[in-house]
Amino acid sequence: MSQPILHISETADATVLALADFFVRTATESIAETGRFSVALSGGSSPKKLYELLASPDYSSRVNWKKVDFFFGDERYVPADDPDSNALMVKKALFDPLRIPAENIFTVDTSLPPDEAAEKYTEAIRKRYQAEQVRFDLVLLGLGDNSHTASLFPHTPILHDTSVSVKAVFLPDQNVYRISMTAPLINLAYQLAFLVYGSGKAEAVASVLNGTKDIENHPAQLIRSAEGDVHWFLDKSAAAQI
Ligand SMILES: O=C(O)[C@H](O)[C@@H](O)[C@H](O)[C@H](O)COP(=O)(O)O
Repeated sequence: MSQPILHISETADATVLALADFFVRTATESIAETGRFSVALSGGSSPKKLYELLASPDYSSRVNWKKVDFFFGDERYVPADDPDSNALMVKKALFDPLRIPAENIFTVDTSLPPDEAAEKYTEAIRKRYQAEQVRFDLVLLGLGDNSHTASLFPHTPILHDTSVSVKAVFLPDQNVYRISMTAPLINLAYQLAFLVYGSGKAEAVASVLNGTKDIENHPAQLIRSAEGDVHWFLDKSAAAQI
């Protein structure tokens, strides 16, 4: 099992730049090798800067975007036009500016009931790659201050789900559903990259990377690559306790 690879930068912007370079390198290598690049994007607020940077003139010409398939590691169970939608955030920050063709964007259909939305998304992933055990070239991940990643939240049944799939996750304290890839599906990826910055995440980073094994309270400990590497792109504030 590989050790996490830490990329610690002075500032959040420098961390985003480092991950953007890593993204371009990984995409270019994958497209050269297989003709495609499959990436599962993370949501929330941290990666917005990354997506905007990738869509900027400095980066947009460095990837053959027509060869990229975009998926989502998780999605909020909200309408597609809801401000909380991860897909809407990425549409505005990345897909629209780069004019990514709709056929290369795979979003969760949140107009369906939660379990059906998860099932249909699992099917869409398997159909795209004609495989049950799909190995993404890259999965991008964030980290909540409660050590969740994707929608693998503390004390939720999905933490013990051994299927390589996408599942609906009910969050009782927020009374909302999320749709999330399971840890086994995330872990099949060739490359995994966390983007975490800000002092508010320092405790969670330390618990996940150096704390005692406790997946119920620190679900991001579940993330370990089967064969690839787990990269942590951190700023100094988020890395302050490691
Ligand atoms: O849908 C989501 O919100 C994300 O997938 C989630 O796992 C996120 O990465 C963390 O909650 C960190 O979110 P911030 O970057 O907003 O702190």
